[in-house]
Amino acid sequence: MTESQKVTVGIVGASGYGGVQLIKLLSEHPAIEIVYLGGDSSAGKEYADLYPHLGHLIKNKIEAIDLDEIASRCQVVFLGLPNGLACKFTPRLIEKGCKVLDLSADYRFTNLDTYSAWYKTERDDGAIASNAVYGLPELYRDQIKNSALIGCPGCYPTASLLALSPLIKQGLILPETIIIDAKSGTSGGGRQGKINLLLAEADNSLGAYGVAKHRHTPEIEQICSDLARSDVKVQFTPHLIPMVRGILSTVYATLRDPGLVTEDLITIYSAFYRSSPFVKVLPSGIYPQTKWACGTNLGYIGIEVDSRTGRVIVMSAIDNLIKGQAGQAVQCLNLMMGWAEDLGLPKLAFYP
Ligand SMILES: NC(=O)C1=CN([C@@H]2O[C@H](COP(=O)(O)OP(=O)(O)OC[C@H]3O[C@@H](n4cnc5c(N)ncnc54)[C@H](OP(=O)(O)O)[C@@H]3O)[C@@H](O)[C@H]2O)C=CC1
Ligand SMILES: CC(=O)N[C@@H](CCC(=O)OP(=O)(O)O)C(=O)O
Repeated sequence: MTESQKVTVGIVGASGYGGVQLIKLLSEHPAIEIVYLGGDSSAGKEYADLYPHLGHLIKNKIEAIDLDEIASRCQVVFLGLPNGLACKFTPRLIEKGCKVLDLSADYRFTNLDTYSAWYKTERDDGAIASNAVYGLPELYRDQIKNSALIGCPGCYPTASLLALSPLIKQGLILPETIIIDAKSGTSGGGRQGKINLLLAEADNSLGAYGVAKHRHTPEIEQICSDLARSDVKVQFTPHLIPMVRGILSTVYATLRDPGLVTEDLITIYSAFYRSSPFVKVLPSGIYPQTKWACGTNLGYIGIEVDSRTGRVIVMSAIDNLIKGQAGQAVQCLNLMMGWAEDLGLPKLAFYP
């Protein structure tokens, strides 16, 4: 592909963890040229001023946000911003003909009252939001292909929904028994400093937060309800774990048929994810580790049935910054552009 045939891409929020991960992925993507980087407090800086080791990848300076200027230069715009900003920027970008992939929660919800209740943000872009597609390719591949606006899933929902979807879609569990216990590395909280993410706070410790009120709960419930075709509530408890990257989500639910065994479910999951290049269903007795996923766009799934309790336990490991954020957004873009779903996306872990 010649330079002039490449798709021009802008990244708003280029200094953040999502932004830097997008730059790393898109710099290696054969069909893309990064033509714009945007930010707020970093505007005016060279990328190498922020990340000296990445100066060789990208020569663009970070610019202040000017939506018309972005639209004039970019066919595709990724927004990696705090919640509540994309819904202000996106309408103009869509109106000007850009495709938009938003990493925040702004375009994940079909019911904006639910969004406003959990995110404490009022908005007036309902007409645009109603055209957004939830960017989990394993569930909504065909809709993503035909959309110009993607609300990319949160990191915990990605891990948890990969674990839950086959069970719910095929009616194998009692939905009211779903419990999700998830653990995230500190990069999940972004780069814009919060006290609980400091090394001195997070290291040598493990604790839950957002118990019974984390904002990923309604997001997970929305997709579970869509799959079940009925209202589903889940019990979701996130934990902060002293590592940089990775999420492990362990899901528990009671099976409708207590006669099902682990091998049955492995067969069902393998069939469900047969056409999904990034989901790896593990053999019986093998449970995923975040280390296997880190640096990749892969999600590893391990399954065990406890015939004593009648429950199934599904473990799902992803890299929160790749499959849980930037990589998934690139996966969606590949689908939107009609490219191979895995174009330019890493499958080899950092470690060992
Ligand atoms: N971290 C993760 O694992 C995941 C995060 N997400 C979501 O992705 C989004 C980005 O997260 P993350 O990359 O971690 O965030 P960071 O905190 O690392 O970065 C936030 C970015 O937003 C920019 N920004 C903030 N305010 C403005 C503004 N008014 N105008 C322009 N730019 C602004 C900052 O720019 P500057 O430095 O120039 O001020 C910075 O580049 C969030 O909505 C997050 O919830 C989703 C899935 C996973
Ligand atoms: C460890 C940590 O702090 N993680 C973040 C999740 C980040 C994310 O995916 O948030 P959005 O839904 O806003 O995109 C949190 O729990 O708030």
